Amino acid sequence: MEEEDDCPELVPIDPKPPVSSVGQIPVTIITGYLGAGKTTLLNYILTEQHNKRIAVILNEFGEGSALEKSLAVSQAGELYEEWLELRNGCLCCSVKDNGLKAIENLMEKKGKFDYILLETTGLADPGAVASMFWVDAELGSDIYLDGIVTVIDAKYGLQQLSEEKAEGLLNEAARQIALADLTIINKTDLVSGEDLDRVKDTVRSINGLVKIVETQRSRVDLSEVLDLHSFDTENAANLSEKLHLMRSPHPHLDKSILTVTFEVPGDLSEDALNLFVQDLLWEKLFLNKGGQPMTVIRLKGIVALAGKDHQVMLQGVHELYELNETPERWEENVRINRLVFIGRNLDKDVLQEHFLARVLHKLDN
Ligand SMILES: Nc1nc2c(ncn2[C@@H]2O[C@H](COP(=O)(O)OP(=O)(O)OP(=O)(O)O)[C@@H](O)[C@H]2O)c(=O)[nH]1
Repeated sequence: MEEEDDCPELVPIDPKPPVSSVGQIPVTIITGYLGAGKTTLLNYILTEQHNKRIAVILNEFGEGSALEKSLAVSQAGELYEEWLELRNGCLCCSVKDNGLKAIENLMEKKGKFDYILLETTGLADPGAVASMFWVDAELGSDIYLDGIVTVIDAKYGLQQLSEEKAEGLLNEAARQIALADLTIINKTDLVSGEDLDRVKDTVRSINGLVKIVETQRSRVDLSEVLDLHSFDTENAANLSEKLHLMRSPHPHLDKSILTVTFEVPGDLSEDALNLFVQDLLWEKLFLNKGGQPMTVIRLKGIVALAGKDHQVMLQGVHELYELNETPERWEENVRINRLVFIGRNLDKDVLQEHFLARVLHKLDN
């Protein structure tokens, strides 16, 4: 199965003190199904006034569309085997196979840019790309993952989401939405208000946390796309509020991917939480009532660890996760863990049962 192919080395991570992204270069991953409007979005961002020198990485993953895309981005006609500097100071390059070489190249050019946009092809799994940047940040690099943006075709999005996949394979369009921090529903000029609402409902039911904006020609307010700080512990209060307001989703087309959320009061045992998350993300030990293993694509939470005054943020992408202490202190006597799981074959009751049985800190031991 494809998810197992690129499993990185997995190391449990202790909660770290509040992380700040000051001085680091943000990376925004732009993904979306074929033809949704990703290149149009890149072009738009590159040509808007933003006072940023943006580096663009086109991640072709061995497909043949690089030339076309590069041309679209530069509007100049060159091939970018090397870096190309655009007139407004933006940089462009295309990457083969994976982004690691590109990161090395980028770091050599450090100082020449202050934002990275990485576009993955329509069929790539952005989770693998995202975790690569995450690991890199862990290794003390100067870049950090700012957010995952998924562009959706308002006209064909539902059709793409309902495409049947072979047994065991995820619908890529649904996976891209599951991973996203922001979804841009593009080409709204091509659909009625009713159809647009159906697309929005479906997106929301896959990913109950994601922010949705609607666009034509991918024209989006740049402040909606850039500098989202989606993984920043500074955002803890915001995330906590969002998790609190979330409700269980409605059924949707691709029923296999959905959002599950629950709240549990009390302190958690840190070791038990690590084991729980590892059994869930890595070992895929938890089965739903139909006997299928639950697969989590994105995981977020604000949790109370025993002995810690500060709220701890749990973030999971693909098979990586992190626990980071946030600047937010718990108020006296109101320590409520809030968790959101986005993935396939998820069963809220079963998950919550496992969680309650295993992770709550037992006072008597
Ligand atoms: N009608 C309409 N067409 C759009 C809109 N946005 C983009 N397009 C067109 O849709 C087509 C695909 O747009 P791209 O930006 O190339 O899409 P992409 O996601 O980069 O496509 P791939 O590289 O194939 O994955 C192009 O012909 C665009 O001109 C829109 O809002 N409305």
